[in-house]
Amino acid sequence: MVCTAGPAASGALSVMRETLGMTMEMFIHDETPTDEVDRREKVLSGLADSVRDLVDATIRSTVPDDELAAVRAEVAALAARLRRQQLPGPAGVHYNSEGRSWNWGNAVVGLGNAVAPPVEIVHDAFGSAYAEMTLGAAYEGPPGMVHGGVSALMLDQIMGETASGFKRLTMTGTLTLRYRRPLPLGPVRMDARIAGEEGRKITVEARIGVPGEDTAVEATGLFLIPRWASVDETEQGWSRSAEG
Ligand SMILES: CCCCCCCC/C=C\CCCCCCCC(=O)SCCNC(=O)CCNC(=O)[C@H](O)C(C)(C)COP(=O)(O)OP(=O)(O)OC[C@H]1O[C@@H](n2cnc3c(N)ncnc32)[C@H](O)[C@@H]1OP(=O)(O)O
Repeated sequence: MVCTAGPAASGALSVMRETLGMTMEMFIHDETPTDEVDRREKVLSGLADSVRDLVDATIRSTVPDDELAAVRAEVAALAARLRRQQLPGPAGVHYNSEGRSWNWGNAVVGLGNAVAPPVEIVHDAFGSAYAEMTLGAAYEGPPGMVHGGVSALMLDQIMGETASGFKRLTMTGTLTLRYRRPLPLGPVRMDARIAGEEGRKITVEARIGVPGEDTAVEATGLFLIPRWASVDETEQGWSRSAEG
């Protein structure tokens, strides 16, 4: 199941706009029809996949210096082509009235972001979520191991989505991590669940590790519904839709 934002969020969104100005303008009500969004997403994510491969190939390449320089010139020419038409700023979070949302620039799940693995997070109806992905050479910290900040980044995303449930806006207040053992680069799995709720405070617990092996990093987070976003839940309409 993939979570998406629904149309009735506009009331809450206008609260955000009034409160945070430009920052929350990043939640964009965008009436691009879903089929057009799907088509664009497919093409853009294909390009991002190739750029991701380019990042990995760059890190690991051992070709001679003159070949590196030649590739650099070609890559610069490609970037110039993409810059012929650009957004004025980051990609933001978009949603349409059909309940489709897209956040192609997100650092963890953004399908248009070659810096993101990207992670596909699967949510259940009971406040739990998991994700399986492969973290390659671009995410290295200690030799051959996942960077501790990358683990924190991945966990923050799955925990934030779990706290939000796509029905309310939550922000990370406090994130506590215990690095129990090094996490090798390669296939990893994350799990998260809501451990408690009290007013605007949602506690989430999560872990990341090699699939089927002991936890490498465990996390507890306090996620807050900001005072300014704390509106009547019945006015909120961020919904989930099954997309496979
Ligand atoms: C409506 C529908 C819309 C739905 C939209 C859904 C979209 C979903 C999409 C996708 C899911 C999300 C996926 C994203 C994942 C990534 C998450 C991130 O990386 S978030 C970026 C990093 N975090 C920040 O930048 C926060 C910066 N801090 C703040 O903005 C504020 O400090 C905030 C909101 C955290 C708190 O501000 P206050 O004004 O609401 O808080 P006060 O009213 O003062 O406190 C309330 C209670 O909370 C405690 N508190 C406040 N801040 C705390 C903190 N940082 N840690 C622990 N406790 C804190 C206080 O002591 C107080 O507790 P007492 O009621 O007295 O017991």
